[in-house]
Amino acid sequence: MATETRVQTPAYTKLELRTAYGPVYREVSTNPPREARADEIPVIDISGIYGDLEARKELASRVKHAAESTGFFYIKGHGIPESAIQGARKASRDFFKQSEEKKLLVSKDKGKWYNGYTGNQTAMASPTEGLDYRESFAWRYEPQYDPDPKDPSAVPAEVKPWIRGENYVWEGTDHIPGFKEGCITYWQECLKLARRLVRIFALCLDLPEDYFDSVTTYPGSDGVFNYYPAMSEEEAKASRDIGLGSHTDLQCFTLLWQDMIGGLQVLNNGGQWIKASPIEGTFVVNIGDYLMRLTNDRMKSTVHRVYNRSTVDRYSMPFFFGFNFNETCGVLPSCVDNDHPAKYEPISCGDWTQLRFEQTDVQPKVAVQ
Ligand SMILES: O=C(O)CCC(=O)C(=O)O
Ligand SMILES: [Fe+2]
Repeated sequence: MATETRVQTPAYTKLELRTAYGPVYREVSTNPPREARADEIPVIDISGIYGDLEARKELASRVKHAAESTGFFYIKGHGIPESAIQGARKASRDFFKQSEEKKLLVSKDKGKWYNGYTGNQTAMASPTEGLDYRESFAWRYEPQYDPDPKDPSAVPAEVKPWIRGENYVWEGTDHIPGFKEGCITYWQECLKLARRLVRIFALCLDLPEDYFDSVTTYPGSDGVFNYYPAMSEEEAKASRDIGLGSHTDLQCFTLLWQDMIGGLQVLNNGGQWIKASPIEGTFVVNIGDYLMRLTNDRMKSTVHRVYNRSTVDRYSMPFFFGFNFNETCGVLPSCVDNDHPAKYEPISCGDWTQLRFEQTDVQPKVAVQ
C-alpha cells in the first residue's frame, strides 16, 4: 500500500518589520485572520473624559487595561462632531478622485518633512508584504491652526526647527473647494481630543493629570487621509498586494477613523492576525512606539496592517499624536523601580520619528506614517 505524503503548510511564517534601529522579525501564524474578541479590542465609552475627576479616573482604569494588553481599543462617546468627520471624508474623496497630475502638485517629494501625496504602490511598509496598494495625503503640525490658539510669531526658538507642517500642501490644493477647511477642522477636533486623552494616559501611569501638558503645546500631530482604491474581481483574485503592510505607529497614540469596508488587522501576542472590523460611530485608538518606550514597554505598540482587496474603495483617516518634537524624554519615573530599570535612553519624539522615517525610506520620501 502506497504511503500518502502530505505536504503540511507551515504553521508559522516570518514577517519583517521596520524599526528605528533596523529590521526585526516576527513569527506569524498562517491561520486565517479571525474577528477580534471584545476582551482583545474592547469598545470603551470615553464620554467620562468630559466629566469630573472621578469619571476620568474610572475611564483611565479601562484605558490602562487595554493599553497594556493588546494596545488597541475602540472609542465611542468621543465628542468629535459628525460634521467634522463628514467634512474630512468629503475633502479626502475630492482629493483622491483628481487626476494623478493634479495629485502630484502636492507630491511628498516636493517637501522636506513627509507632507503631501504618496502615490499607489510607491511605498512599502513591510518588505515581506510588498508594495502598499494605497494612496495617502498627509499634513503636519503648524501653530497657526492649533485649536489652543498660538501666536505663530511667538513659537519658542527651540521648538521652531521642529515645526513640520509645509504650506505647499494647501497651495497645491486651493482649487478644491472647502478642502483645507475640511482637513483643518477635522485635525483640530482630533488634536483637542488627543490633548484630553493624553491626560487620561497620565492618570493610567499614576502621574498627575497635567504631567504631559507642557510637552504637548506644539505636539506631533499628523493628519493623514488614506485611500485604498477598489480592485476589479479579476484584479482582486490575481493580486499579491496588501493595502498597507505590517507596521507599528511611531508616536504616542493614534486616533483612527475608518469607513465600514474593513481590512484593518492586528497581530496578537500569539502571532495570530485578528480583525479590528469597523464599528459605526467609533474611532480605533492604538499605542505608538514612543509611548511604549516611555512606559518601559508597559503599554504596547502593536503591529497592524490593512489587508484590502475590496472591489469598492476604502478610506481611513488616522491622526498621529506625540510630544513636542524638541522635548527629550526618558522612561517615566512611575515605570521604573528596582526590579524594572529603564530599558531605554532618553530621546525626543522628533528624533525618534525621523529615525524610523529614514529606515522606511526605500526610495526617498515614501515613508509610512
Ligand atoms: O487604514 C487603516 O485602517 C489603518 C492605517 C494605518 O495603520 C496607518 O496609516 O498607520
Ligand atoms: Fe498604522
